[in-house]
Amino acid sequence: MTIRQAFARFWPLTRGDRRWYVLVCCCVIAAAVCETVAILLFGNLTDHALEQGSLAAFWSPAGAWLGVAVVGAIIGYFGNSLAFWSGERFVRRLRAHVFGHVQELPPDFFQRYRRGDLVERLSGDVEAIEQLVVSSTIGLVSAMFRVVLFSAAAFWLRWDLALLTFVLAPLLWLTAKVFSGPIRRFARSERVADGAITSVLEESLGAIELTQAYNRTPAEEQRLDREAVAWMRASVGGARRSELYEQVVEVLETLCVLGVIGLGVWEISHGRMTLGALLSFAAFLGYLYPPLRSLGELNLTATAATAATERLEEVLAARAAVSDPEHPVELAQVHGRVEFDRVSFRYRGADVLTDFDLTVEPGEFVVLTGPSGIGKSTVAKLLLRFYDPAAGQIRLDGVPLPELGVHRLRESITLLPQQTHILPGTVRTNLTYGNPNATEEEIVGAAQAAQAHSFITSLPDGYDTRLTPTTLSGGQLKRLTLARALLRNTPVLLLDEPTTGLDLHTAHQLIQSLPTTPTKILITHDPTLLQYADRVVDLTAPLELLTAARGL
Ligand SMILES: Nc1ncnc2c1ncn2[C@@H]1O[C@H](COP(=O)(O)OP(=O)(O)OP(=O)(O)O)[C@@H](O)[C@H]1O
Repeated sequence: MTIRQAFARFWPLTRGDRRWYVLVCCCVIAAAVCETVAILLFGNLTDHALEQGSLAAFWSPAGAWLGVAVVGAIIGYFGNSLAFWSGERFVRRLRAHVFGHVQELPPDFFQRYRRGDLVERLSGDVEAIEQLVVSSTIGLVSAMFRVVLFSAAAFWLRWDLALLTFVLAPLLWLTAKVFSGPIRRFARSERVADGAITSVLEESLGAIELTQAYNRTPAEEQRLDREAVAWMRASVGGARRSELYEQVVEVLETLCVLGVIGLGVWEISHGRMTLGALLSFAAFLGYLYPPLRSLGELNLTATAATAATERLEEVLAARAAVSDPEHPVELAQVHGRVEFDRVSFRYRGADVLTDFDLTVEPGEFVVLTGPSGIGKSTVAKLLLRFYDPAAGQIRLDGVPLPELGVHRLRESITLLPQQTHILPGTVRTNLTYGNPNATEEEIVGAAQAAQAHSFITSLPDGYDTRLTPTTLSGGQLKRLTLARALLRNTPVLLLDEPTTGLDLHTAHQLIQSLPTTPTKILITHDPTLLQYADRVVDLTAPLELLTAARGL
């Protein structure tokens, strides 16, 4: 991706903030004008006060210089603060944009990328793009304006010396071009290595008990070190190239400055130039070269940022598996009739469900069984529309799912996933995650139904106890997540292995105390729980093999 393409891709996100960038540029221009005036006053001071040793000629230009410096400082402070603020606003907006997109992606997207790498894309890469889109744009305007202003002043002072100064511009451009290729490659490797390091840290710390129990800590350290070596190689390689670029530019600048001074000395010796004019000219060079140099550096920064753009673009190119209809069917009340009508589904070419039929009536309790990997959890994911089936139709209360809004659908169905997810916060915030407006009575009711109330009340702060990964046992966490699911109080309940990790007695109590009104689909491997179901659907059976389960 070229700088231009990368810029065009993310520039639209600055909409609404561009007036601030214009204001920043105005400040930058005003500050540059102040600097120019200050340099001219410096020349005036040299010629009239310094050379003639006249204190009387000192006060007025000195006062004007001080005034200009104060105005320049105020404008500089305001402009730089505004530039920083608007840059950070862009980062915030871009991160929200990418995060919002990522949140809509289907589960298999998250299996394709390592979590740490995604985290890095949402943090480091987002900031690198800010550099390209906002900071570099402001930097470019600022550098170009300074170059134009200082060059005009330099030409006005002495056009021939100014011309000599400009020999540097094509040399700088050429140098930046030579260096941009390697710097871009190193930047890309560094971003990838950053992602890998975050991934290793996240994976290792996430499985710390396993690592310690299996004596794998040295192996994990080696794994981190391998990524760290790759990162260091890229980072040092990039820094070396940047440093080399800086030093080459420095030598080129010195060459030009010496040329100008030599010519100036020649002119003074022939009485064609005053010392003040030469000093002013040299001061202009001191001001002119930094923006000239920063034009080259901006090119390198932007080139490095394109590596981040490519990584973010990969994420943004991933498409959500499902979308909302333009005019969703409004269901005033959902009764909970679920139908799978000749549904087929495959994950990347591998068939999981073929012509699957299932109808569950409102309030019915169906158990889904079958060997591991047969597709039970996939049925749950299809019902929540994480994916759409390849063929067939799934309906809720007779309405095909694609005709319902995804939000409305997920408001009507609660999934208790196989994995236990605990969020940072207290027991209460965890319980109310799916129903933030639940009353105290409802919270306690759900906890009681999930056999969680008694252990919650024995915690130091009861429902307000802050949860850490070690506050609760595996079985207690399972009951807490079940209470969270029950508290949503939806017409359809999908419970994926809710009793794993529970003792037999608690497991049976839990299933028996499930609310009667919602439609319940329970996925389980536990044959002793089948007796509570109205029907058992075995996914190994060719079509819909329904067994009258009561009394099994
Ligand atoms: N995101 C995915 N990408 C590719 N294949 C997947 C994905 N999710 C599941 N599968 C595959 O689809 C098949 C069905 O998976 P599913 O999780 O539905 O099985 P299951 O019956 O619920 O298994 P278990 O009882 O072990 O939980 C498995 O072979 C699994 O490897």
